[in-house]
Amino acid sequence: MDFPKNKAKIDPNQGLKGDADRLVSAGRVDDDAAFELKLRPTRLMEFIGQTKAKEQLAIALEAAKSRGEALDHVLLFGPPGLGKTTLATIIANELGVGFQQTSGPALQIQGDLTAILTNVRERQVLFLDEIHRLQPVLEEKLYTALEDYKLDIMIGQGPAARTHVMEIRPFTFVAATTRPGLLSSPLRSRFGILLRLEFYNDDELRFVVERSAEVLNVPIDRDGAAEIAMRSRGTPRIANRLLRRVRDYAQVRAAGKIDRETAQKALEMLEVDAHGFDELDRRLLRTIIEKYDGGPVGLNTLAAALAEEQDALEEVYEPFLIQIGFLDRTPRGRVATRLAYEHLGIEMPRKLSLF
Ligand SMILES: Nc1ncnc2c1ncn2[C@@H]1O[C@H](COP(=O)(O)OP(=O)(O)OP(=O)(O)O)[C@@H](O)[C@H]1O
Ligand SMILES: [Mg+2]
Repeated sequence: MDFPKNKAKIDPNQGLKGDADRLVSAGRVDDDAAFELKLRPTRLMEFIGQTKAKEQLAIALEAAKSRGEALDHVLLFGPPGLGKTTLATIIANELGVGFQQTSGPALQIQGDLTAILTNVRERQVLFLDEIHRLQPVLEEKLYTALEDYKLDIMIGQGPAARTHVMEIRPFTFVAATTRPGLLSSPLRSRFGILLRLEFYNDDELRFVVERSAEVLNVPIDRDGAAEIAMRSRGTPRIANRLLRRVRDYAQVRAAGKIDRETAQKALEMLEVDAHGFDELDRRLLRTIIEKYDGGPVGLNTLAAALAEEQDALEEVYEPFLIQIGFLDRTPRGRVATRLAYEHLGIEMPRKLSLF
């Protein structure tokens, strides 16, 4: 399909390849979109957890509002499904300004970016998702726009070409990335507010489940919500997805009400274990342990052995395994830890258990 050149292309469903059919994947899956929109908190007050990021943001919002200025540019970073897009929309709502969204891969040519920047309205929020995938030429163009609200435009070609400096309206740039390490330092330095999102703890996720159940009008008790929370890999997106599947099960088998037993049975049927691992996590750990003696094994070797993409492994699968201490990332490669051996019921070789 041909897109008009001067329109930003928005694809909210750009999940990572190879990840699409996985129930406990933190990445976006096609049928999440409509559902997520419905469950997305719209104000900072409703946004559960992330105390540090929320406090930092609340202060900056208050200060910008009282000065009547655009909020400083914001960089949101952290693993998928933790609420980066949600926070970006909340920022616009709290400021009471317009919100426009695009993404790194959607911007292909300079004209795309120029069109967006010349059309921004005063103080609005411009949200750029997956900024680590923005092309380098466009990144450089952004620098002056973000710093001085100016844009260099080339007019004409060859010897007759002139640059024209165009003023753009002051706006708030909010960018999100799962890979902050890939951003150049000049780009990073353009952001005044850096917000790191962390995995949620079980209590916070239980609140997420309870809140979503209320929105969806699903009867659930505290234990039922806790059971779903525990298996959600620290990720609200997964908590919501599991809730949806458990709801279906409850409707058919338990008169619609979700308690601990119903949740457990449903999740067992869906093969989501007590840590929220599915077959792929187990395969990943098992491969390191059985094929590579527990590691270290390089990322590319591991990706090839699993027939998965490197990026997907690094962005989506690994962060949680590392967070809960099942996997170590060392300079020589990935290593399975004692907890991983224990979880899989495999005895750890003596040479390793000395560490
Ligand atoms: N703090 C929160 N409180 C309640 N619900 C949340 C929270 N954070 C995220 N969610 C829920 O999780 C879903 C996924 O969040 P969101 O789309 O913002 O993640 P993301 O970090 O942008 O992910 P990606 O990296 O894949 O773009 C949202 O639709 C929302 O319903
Ligand atoms: Mg997002």
